[in-house]
Amino acid sequence: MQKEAPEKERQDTELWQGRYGRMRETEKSVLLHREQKDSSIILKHSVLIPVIPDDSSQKADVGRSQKPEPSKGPPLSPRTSSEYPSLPITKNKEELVSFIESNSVVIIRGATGSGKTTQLPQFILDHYNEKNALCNIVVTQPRKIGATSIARWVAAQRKCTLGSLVGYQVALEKMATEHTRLIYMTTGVLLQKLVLAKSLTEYSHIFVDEVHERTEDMDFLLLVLRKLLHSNSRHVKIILMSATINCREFADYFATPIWGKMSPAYVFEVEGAPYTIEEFYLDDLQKLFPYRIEPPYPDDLMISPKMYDLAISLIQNFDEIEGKDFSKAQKDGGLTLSERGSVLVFLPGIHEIRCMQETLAKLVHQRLQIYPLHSSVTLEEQNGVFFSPVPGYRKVILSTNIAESSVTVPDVKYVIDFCLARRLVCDKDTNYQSLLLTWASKTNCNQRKGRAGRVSKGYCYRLVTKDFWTNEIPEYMIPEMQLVPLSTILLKVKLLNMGDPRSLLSTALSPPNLVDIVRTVLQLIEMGALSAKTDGKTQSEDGELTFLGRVLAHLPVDLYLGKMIVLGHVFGCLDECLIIAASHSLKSFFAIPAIQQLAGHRSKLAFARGVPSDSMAFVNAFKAWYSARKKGELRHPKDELSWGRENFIQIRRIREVAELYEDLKKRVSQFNMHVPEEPPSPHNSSKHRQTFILLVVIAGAFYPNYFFQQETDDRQACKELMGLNPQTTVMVKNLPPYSFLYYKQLQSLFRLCGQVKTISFDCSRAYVEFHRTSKDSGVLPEVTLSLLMANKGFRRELSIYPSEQIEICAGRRAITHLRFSRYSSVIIQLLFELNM
Ligand SMILES: Nc1ncnc2c1ncn2[C@@H]1O[C@H](COP(=O)(O)OP(=O)(O)OP(=O)(O)O)[C@@H](O)[C@H]1O
Repeated sequence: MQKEAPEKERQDTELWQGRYGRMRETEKSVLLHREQKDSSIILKHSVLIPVIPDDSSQKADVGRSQKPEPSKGPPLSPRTSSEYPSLPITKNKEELVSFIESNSVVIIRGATGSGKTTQLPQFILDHYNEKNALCNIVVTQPRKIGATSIARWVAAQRKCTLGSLVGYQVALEKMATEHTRLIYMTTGVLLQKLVLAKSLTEYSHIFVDEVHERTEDMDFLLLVLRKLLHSNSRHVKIILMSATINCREFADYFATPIWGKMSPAYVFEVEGAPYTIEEFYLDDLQKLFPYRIEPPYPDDLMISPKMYDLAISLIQNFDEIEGKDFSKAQKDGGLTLSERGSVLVFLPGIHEIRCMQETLAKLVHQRLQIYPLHSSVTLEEQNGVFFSPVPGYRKVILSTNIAESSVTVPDVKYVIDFCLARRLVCDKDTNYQSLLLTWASKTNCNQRKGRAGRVSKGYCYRLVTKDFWTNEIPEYMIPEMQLVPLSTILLKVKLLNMGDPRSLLSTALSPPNLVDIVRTVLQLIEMGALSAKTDGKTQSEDGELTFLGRVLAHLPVDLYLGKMIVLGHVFGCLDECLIIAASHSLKSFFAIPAIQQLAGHRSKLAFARGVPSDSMAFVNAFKAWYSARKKGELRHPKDELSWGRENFIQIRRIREVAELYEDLKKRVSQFNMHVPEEPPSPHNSSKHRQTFILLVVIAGAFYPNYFFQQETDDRQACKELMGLNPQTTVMVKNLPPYSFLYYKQLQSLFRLCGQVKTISFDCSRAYVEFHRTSKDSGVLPEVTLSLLMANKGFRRELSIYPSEQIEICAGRRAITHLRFSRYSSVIIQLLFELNM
C-alpha cells in the first residue's frame, strides 16, 4: 500500500500537467481540492488565470482543422464590464472566458435567468474583439421563439441591427450576414449544417444551450459534436449550458483521454439567481378556495373542469395578492406597482389551451389580454407575447412547453403549471409513435418556474400537491432516443451519413437498444425506406437511405403510416392518407360509451359507408367535422359538443387529430407534396373509384402486414342460411328446444342492430333477416353490428321458459321430455354465425 502512494502521486501529477498545461501551482491546488469532492470537476469562483492549453496531443491533426484567423470583419464595438447588466454571471466573466479558452469542452450550470444565454457568448465576443481576433459563435436553442427573441434582445443590448453582428437562423428564416459573429440557431438547424459540413470549423465556439432537453435532435447534435471534435475540429470550443442539468453524465460523455486516463469535461457553476421565486402547491391553495381541491392521481392524465376553474380563480386572485404586495411595497420604500404582473400558464397542448382560452374569454370585466402560444401560432404572432400589455390589463399567456426554457417575457411575474406535457412516445398498446399526455419532469417544471423571477420577484403555482410533486413527478425526462422505435432512429442516423448505424448509435449519450438492429434494417429494406448496400459487402446492419426513407425520417408517425402518406401522394389521395395517419397515431376519436356501445358502433359504421374499414370511418367522420367547422356550423363550443354527442365523436380527440393532421401537412409540403386547396367534387362513380384506390394504397403501405380473405362460397352460404341472402341475414345457433318460442325475445334483441324483417327457425337455429333500407349493395351494417355484438362478448340474456309455460305455448305438441330438463331460466350466450 505504502509503495503505491508515490506512484499514484506521480500519475496525478502527470494528469494535472496534461490537463491544465502551464498552470500555476496555487491554482492547481485550488482545483485539486475541489476535484476530490466530485470526480466531475465543479468549479465555484475558481481563480483561473488564462492559460494556453497544452495541445501536444492534438498536433497530429492541426493540418486538417483550422484555427480562427485574425479579425477581418467589421469593428465589434467592444464593451466594458461596467456595461454588462448586473446579473449573477457578470461577476464570473474573466474566469469563464479563461476557462472556456483553455478547455475544449466546458459545462456551465447556473440558475435560470443568471445570464448564460445572453451574456456568456457576448463575453467571448468582446474578449476576441479586445485581442483583435476573429471568432464565430453559434448558440443553439431548442425552439425558434427562443432563438429569435434572444437574438433580438442581444442585438438591442449591443445597439446593433439584428442580422449584422448578432443574428439568428431558424428553419428557413435567416437574419444574418457573413459579418455576423454571434448567431442564435435552433438545435435542428445546427445539426443539419454540421452534418452537411462534416466539420465544426465554421465556428470558433459552439454553445449548446438547454442541454437538459434530451430530444432526438439534441442527442444527435451531441453525438456529432463529440465525433467531429475528436476527429477534424479539435480547436473548436464546445460549451454546454443549462440550469437543470445532470453535470456528471455530460462531463463523462465528453471525457478526454489524458495520459491514458479518461478525464471528465469541466463543470463551472454560476452561483446566484437574479430574483427569488416562491413556489406554491395545491395544498397551499386550499385556503384560497371554499371547496375541497381534489389531488391528482398518477394515472389520471387530464385536466378536469375543476382544475381549469381553479387556475382561473387563481388568476382572478392575483389582483388581491398584488393589492397586499402593493401595500407592503409602499411601506417598504414607497414603490408603486402600476402594472398588473403577467401570467404564464403551462398547458400540455392546443386543445387544453383552447379550453382555457374559451373560459377566460368570458371574464370580460377582468380586463385580461390572452395570448395562446403553441407551435401552430405563426412566429409573428408568437412575438406578440413580448409586447407590454395595454395599461391596466393583465397579460395571460397560455403556452405549451414552447416557452418552457430560454425565453424571457420580462413582465411575467406568475407561472401556473399543470405539470403536464405531451411527448412523442411509442404507444405500448399500438406500438405506434404517438403524442401522449405524460407528467412533465421536475427538470421541465423547474425550467417553467424559471420564466418568472427574471426581472423581479416571481411566483410559481404548481397544480399538484407537494406530496405528488415529491413522489410522482419524475426527476428527468427519459431521453427521446430511448423512447422512439429503433426503425425511426435508424432512419435519422442514416440522415447523418456518418458511418454505419450500429457504431454511431453506440456512441450516443443514451444509446437505444440495438439488439434488434438486423431485423429492423431488414424491415426498412423490405418497406423501401432503405435499399440494400451496393458496395459488394454483405451489410445486414446497414443500407442506403431512399427518398421514401428520407421522408419517413421527417414524419412523427409510425413508418407504415408514413409510407401510406407517400403512396397517397402518388395515387392522388394525400389528404385522406394524412387524416388516416393522424387518426391512427392518436387515441380513436370515436366514442363507444359503455351503455350505448351498439349505438356508438352504428355511428362509426355509418361513417365507414359500407366499407368495413376503421380508416374509412376516420376519413369520413373527420371530413364531416372539418367541413361543418369550415361552414361555421360549429362556431360555438356548445354546438360542437352536441354535434360530437350526436355522432359519437369525442371533440377533444378529433381536435388533437386535426393538430397532427396540420403538422403532417406542413411537413410533407417540404417534400413538395401538397394537398389541393379545393379538391374537385367527384361524381358517384369516381367516388367509388377513389375509395377503391385508397384501399389499395392502405394495403400497399402495410405490406406485408395483411392477409387474404378466403374466397367466399356464396352458394354454400345461401344453403346454410336456408336460401336467405348472407349479406342481410345472420344465423343464431344453439337455441333451446322449441326455438320458435323465442321469436319475440330475438326480435327485440336484434332490434338493437337494426330493423328486423323476418326470423325463421330450424331446430336449434334461427335466421334473422334485416331490411335493406338503402340502394347500396354489400353487407348490411346491421349484419356487421350483429357480428360485433357476438364477437365483442356482449352477453345478452335469453330467458328460458319454464316447462309449464312451454306446455301451454306448445299446445298439443309432445313436450314430456322437457319436464326433467335443466334449461329452465339459465343464461345462455348466443352464438352468431354469418355465412357469406
Ligand atoms: N427580452 C428580455 N427582456 C428583458 N430582460 C431580458 C430579456 N432577455 C434577457 N433578459 C434579462 O437577462 C437575464 C438573463 O437572461 P438569460 O436568458 O441570459 O439567462 P439564462 O441564464 O440563459 O436563463 P435560462 O437558463 O432560463 O435560459 C434575464 O434574467 C433578464 O433579466
